[in-house]
Amino acid sequence: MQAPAVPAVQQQQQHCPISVTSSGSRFTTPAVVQAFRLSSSCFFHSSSSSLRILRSRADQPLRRALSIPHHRIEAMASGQHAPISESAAWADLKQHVKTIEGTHLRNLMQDNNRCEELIKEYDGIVVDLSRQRVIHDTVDKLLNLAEEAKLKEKIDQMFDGVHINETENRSVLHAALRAPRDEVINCDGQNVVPAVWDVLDKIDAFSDQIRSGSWLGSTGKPLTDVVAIGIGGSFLGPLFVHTAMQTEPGCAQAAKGRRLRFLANVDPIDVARALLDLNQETTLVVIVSKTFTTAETMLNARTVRTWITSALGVEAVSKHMVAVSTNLKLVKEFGIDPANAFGFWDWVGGRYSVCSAVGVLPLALQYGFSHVKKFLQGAWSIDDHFRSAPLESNLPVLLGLMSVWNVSFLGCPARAILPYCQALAKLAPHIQQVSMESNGKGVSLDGVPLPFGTGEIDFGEPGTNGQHSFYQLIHQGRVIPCDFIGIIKSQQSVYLKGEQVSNHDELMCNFFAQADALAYGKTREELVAEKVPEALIPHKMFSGNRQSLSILLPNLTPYTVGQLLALYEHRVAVQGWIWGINSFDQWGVELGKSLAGKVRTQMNAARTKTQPLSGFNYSTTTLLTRYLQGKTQLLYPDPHDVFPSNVLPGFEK
Ligand SMILES: O=P(O)(O)OC[C@H]1O[C@](O)(CO)[C@@H](O)[C@@H]1O
Repeated sequence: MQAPAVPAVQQQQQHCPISVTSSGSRFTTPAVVQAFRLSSSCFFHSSSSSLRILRSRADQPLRRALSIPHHRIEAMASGQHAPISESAAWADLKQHVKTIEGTHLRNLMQDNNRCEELIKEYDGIVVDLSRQRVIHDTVDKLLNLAEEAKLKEKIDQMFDGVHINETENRSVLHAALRAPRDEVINCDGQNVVPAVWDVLDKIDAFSDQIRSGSWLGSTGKPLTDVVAIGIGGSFLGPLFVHTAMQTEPGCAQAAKGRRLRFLANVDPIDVARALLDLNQETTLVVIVSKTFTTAETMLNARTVRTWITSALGVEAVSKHMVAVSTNLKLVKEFGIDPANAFGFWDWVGGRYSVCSAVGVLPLALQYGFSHVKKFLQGAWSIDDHFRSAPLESNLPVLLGLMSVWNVSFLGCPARAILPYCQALAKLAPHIQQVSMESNGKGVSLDGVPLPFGTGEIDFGEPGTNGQHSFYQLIHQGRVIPCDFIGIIKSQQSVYLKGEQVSNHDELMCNFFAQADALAYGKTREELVAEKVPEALIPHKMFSGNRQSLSILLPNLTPYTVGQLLALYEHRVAVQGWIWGINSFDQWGVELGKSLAGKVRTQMNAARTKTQPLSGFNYSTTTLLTRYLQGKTQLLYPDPHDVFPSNVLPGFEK
C-alpha cells in the first residue's frame, strides 16, 4: 500500500529547520509552528513581537511553514485583522461540529435541563432555542467566538456613535430613532436625541392636521389617501409595519376612512396599481428617499407629480406632496416646500430607517402618531436590552450566534422566516433586505477577501400558507434552519360553534407541530409499526434533526411589532460583527445601477435618433435589439406627459 501524500506545508514543517531568536526567546520547529498556529488568534490580533518576527528576514521559513502569505503579514502589520476563521475560537467550533454530528435533536430534546437553559425570555417575548443543534458547550464556544470578535465592544461602539460604518465613515444609530426623549446618544460629540424628537414632534403635528382635516387639499377637500413613494429600505420596513398594524383593532379603528398605498417599483404597472381609484383632490403623496437620487423613486415621484398637477395645477404640489429625506436640498429643487420636508440623518442606514420619518410619517398619517409611538417604544425595549444584557442572556446576540453556527459551521446557507400570523406577511421581505443587503459581503472590514461565505439566503411566508408550498423541501429535502414566530393573543378572534378549537388555536397547532416534526422526523421503525407498505417507507421517512427556533409574542400590537423589528435588526448586526464585515454599507447594489444608466442612454439614442447600439456584448445586443424592434405602447420621439387612460385610470387628458 502506498503511503498517503504529505501535504506541502507539513513537509516544510518536517524538513525545514527553523530557529528564530527574538527578544531573548528561542523558537524551533515544529513546536514553534504549532504554537503559532494554536495561538493564532492572539498572535494575529495583538502580538507585535510575533509580527516583528514574521516580518524579519529570518522569519521566512516560519512564514512558509505557517503558509501565511506576505501580503497578510504586511496587512497585519498595518493594523488589519485576520479573518475570524483563523482564530482559536473558530477552530474550536469547527472541531465541535463533530460532537454535534453525533447527536440527534430527537435525543437532545429529551434533556429537560438543556431545553430549560435554551428557553429565554425578555419583556414578554419568549425565544426557544432548544431545537437548535446545540448543547451547553456549543453556546459556551459561540460566546467565546463572540468574545474573540469583540462583540460587546462593537455593541458599545454602535451606541456610542463611533463611525463603525467605516467605508462610508458614518455612525450607525438607528437605535437613537426610538430612544426616549431624555436619553442621551451622542454622534460626533452631539446628543442626537433632541433632533430626533424635533422631527417626531413635527410628524405628530402634521399627521394630526391631515387626519383632523385642518390641512386641506388644493380644492378644499380633506386628504384621506396617502401614497408613499420609495423603494428598498424606504419601502419594505414601512410596508411590513403597515401590514402588521392594519388588522390590529386599535389601529384599524384609528385608520377608518383612510387608505395608505405604497409605490415602489418603477414598473408603470405599479403606478397604475398604487393610484387605482384614487382622486388627486383627496390624495397626499409622500416621497421617501434617503438620497433623493434613487432612479426608480424619482421617476415615480415625477410621474405622480404629473398625475397631481395635470388635474390640479402646479400650485397643488405644496398641498399634496411632502418628502422624507436626508437630502433637503434636492427635495427643495424637486419643488417641495422645505416646510413640508421631514429630515433624517446619514447615521440611519436605508434598511434600518423605518423608525425615522421614512416609516413614522406614512404610518402616523394612517394610524395616528400615538400608535406609532408605541411601535418605537417596543423597538427601544429591545435596543436597551441589546446594549445592556449580558451576552449569554441577550436575545439578539443569541439569535445572531445561532445563525452564525448554522451558516458557518453546520453549512446551512439559508434561513426561513415563518410567522404564524398573516399580519406578519411582510416580515420576511423586510428582513430579507435587512439581512441580505447587510451581510452579503465578500471582504472583511479591512477589505480582505474572506475565506468563508457571509450572509444567508432569507425567505419566508406566513404559516400555514408556506406549509402548502415549500415546506416539503424543508422536511425532506435541504436543511433550512427555520424561525417560527407565533402570537399568543391574535389580533382577530373567531371561534365557530361545534369546532374543536378556535381559528387562531388551529393556526397555532401548526406552529407547535412543525417545529417538532422537523426536530424528530419519522423513523423506519415507526412506519413499520404503522404498517406502511415497504415500497413507501423511504418516501414517508423523515430524517428529522432539522433545526428551528421559536419566538412567541404575547400579542401583535405596535409595541411587539417594534420589538420584533429590533430583534431582527440587531441579530443581523451581531452576525456581521462576528464575521468581521461591514453590515452597514451596500456597495454591491451599485454596479447594476450604473449599467442600467448605460442602457438608458443607448435606449434613448436608439429610440429617438435610431442610433445603432454599441459597446454591449453579443447576447445583450441581440436581446436589446429584439426589444427595441418589438411593439411598444408609447411612441418615441414624441413623449406624452401622461400615460393613456386605459393603462392608468385617472390619467385623463
Ligand atoms: O432611500 P433611497 O436613497 O431612495 O434608497 C433606496 C434603497 O436603495 C438602496 O440604496 C440600494 O438598493 C437601499 O439601501 C436603500 O434602502
